[in-house]
Amino acid sequence: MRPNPGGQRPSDSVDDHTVVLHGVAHRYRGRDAEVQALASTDLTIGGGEFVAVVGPSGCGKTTLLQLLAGFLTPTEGRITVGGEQVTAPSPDRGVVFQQANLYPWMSVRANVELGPRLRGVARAERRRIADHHLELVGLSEFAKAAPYELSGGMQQRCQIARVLANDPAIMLLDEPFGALDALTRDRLQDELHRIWLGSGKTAFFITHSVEEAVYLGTRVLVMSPRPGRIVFDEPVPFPADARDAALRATPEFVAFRERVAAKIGTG
Ligand SMILES: Nc1ncnc2c1ncn2[C@@H]1O[C@H](COP(=O)(O)OP(=O)(O)OP(=O)(O)O)[C@@H](O)[C@H]1O
Repeated sequence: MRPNPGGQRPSDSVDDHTVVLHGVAHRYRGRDAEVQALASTDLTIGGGEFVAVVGPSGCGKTTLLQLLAGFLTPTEGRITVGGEQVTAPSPDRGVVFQQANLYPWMSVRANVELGPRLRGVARAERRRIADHHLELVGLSEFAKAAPYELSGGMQQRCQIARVLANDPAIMLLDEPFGALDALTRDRLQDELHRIWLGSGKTAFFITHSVEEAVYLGTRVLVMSPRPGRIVFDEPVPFPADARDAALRATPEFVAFRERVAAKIGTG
């Protein structure tokens, strides 16, 4: 798959990783009442897009991600990837959580090797895969370290390497940088962008930060609560390969960011 700078798929392209939500809704059954976490939603995400999702707390962002991951089954509608219905989690849809959740008794390298190991990849090959991805996220020197020896940002890098080691076509990221300090967060945004740009993978990225959504996304969705629904869905009006610190100060960036921010809490 190739990077997709405009966030739009050419109309004649056929790829195997198009995600389609067909009238997908989700309702949780609470102790006393039901919660309509996601209203009936139709959505198509083309292979290679970077879809950034923002919205206030409780608007259904995580619910939507968990449905895409196959952790939850929609109470209405269905989700397909490349025409195949999602019925369970798959290594082809890698999930990056806000907390790294690395196995503390395993080294950094062993954590990254885990997916290939579980898939039965031979020892030398899985070592090669792990070392390649540790290098990609700048952690080569820490391959033998224990997770607790890493900073929060390094643990997130390790988690990203662990997901990438499964070579998922789709990365689902649930506020991966939400717990990091501002400097580390900026650095990891640039690293994630570089990795995504070179991979052609689809990214579905949840954040509370409008700035982060506009900086990373090729397309931004805004969700609104009660019931959770998409109230804004637009391509980001600058090329995917022109994301750097200078972009953040341009009038185009600021204007789009303000338009997205204005949508939050409306609808
Ligand atoms: N397991 C559950 N049981 C019952 N209700 C739930 C459950 N999980 C989420 N909800 C409710 O569904 C709605 C959407 O929650 P969700 O976690 O998807 O929102 P969110 O946009 O990801 O929020 P945040 O930004 O705070 O993480 C909320 O009203 C929440 O209380």
